[in-house]
Amino acid sequence: MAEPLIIALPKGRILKEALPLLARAGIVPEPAFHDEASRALKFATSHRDVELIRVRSFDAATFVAFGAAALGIVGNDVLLEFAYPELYAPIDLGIGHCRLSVADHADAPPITGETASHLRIATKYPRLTQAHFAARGIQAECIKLNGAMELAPLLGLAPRIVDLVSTGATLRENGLVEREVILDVTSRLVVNRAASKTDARVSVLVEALRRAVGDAAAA
Ligand SMILES: Nc1ncnc2c1ncn2[C@@H]1O[C@H](COP(=O)(O)OP(=O)(O)OP(=O)(O)O)[C@@H](O)[C@H]1O
Ligand SMILES: O=P(O)(O)OC[C@H]1O[C@H](OP(=O)(O)OP(=O)(O)O)[C@H](O)[C@@H]1O
Repeated sequence: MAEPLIIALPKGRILKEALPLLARAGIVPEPAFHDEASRALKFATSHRDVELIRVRSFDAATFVAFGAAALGIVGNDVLLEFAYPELYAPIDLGIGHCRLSVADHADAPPITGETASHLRIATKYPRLTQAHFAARGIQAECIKLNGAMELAPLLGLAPRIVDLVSTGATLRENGLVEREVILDVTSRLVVNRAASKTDARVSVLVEALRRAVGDAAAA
């Protein structure tokens, strides 16, 4: 029997929204997946061809890019930050809605090419940040953080941040204001290009998930 296909799922907030879509495509994880006491990282599912792994969101893209997982679910924030050529993203899953934005203190001066040729920015997304500002002739010096970006302006690490915003509550509670949206974000199904060419089961799964997204939108 062929090896099972691995789907890499991010363990954060996307997971809760992704599971109903997977269930519509006939993929329901074994009970251990929901057992918080379990330290297992790879799980069987109700689909005989599919196993799930639960990893950090940036790592989901890496597992799929290197072919260690055939498919995965990641935000297009992660997809564009890495820009792995081995990945393609055939389906917008319509979950994980947020935006990648520039934020700073309410009293900070506006950012323009005339007033700033160089900015220091704390972010988990240095590539997207640098590309965004380079397009306006501004050099962004990025300090890489992995979370709690909002602390950087409060503690003088960097006057600005580029971070994900959904309700805006995190920015508000930390005295910051959203200035510019760099990217609208949703989660995507990602597929390893080589796996999709060599294993016919991959495109069968992609089509099952495409139908699941359509059914969820119609429900
Ligand atoms: N506030 C939000 N609302 C909706 N979707 C979000 C929000 N924050 C993040 N996302 C989406 O979820 C993905 C994972 O988010 P986030 O990085 O916050 O999760 P995490 O579990 O903290 O990840 P990690 O463990 O890798 O740091 C993001 O790449 C983005 O696509
Ligand atoms: O606009 P809001 O609805 O407040 O959401 C924004 C927050 O959500 C994400 O963080 P997350 O909660 O995933 O934690 P993190 O800081 O560990 O990434 C993001 O990094 C913001 O901090």
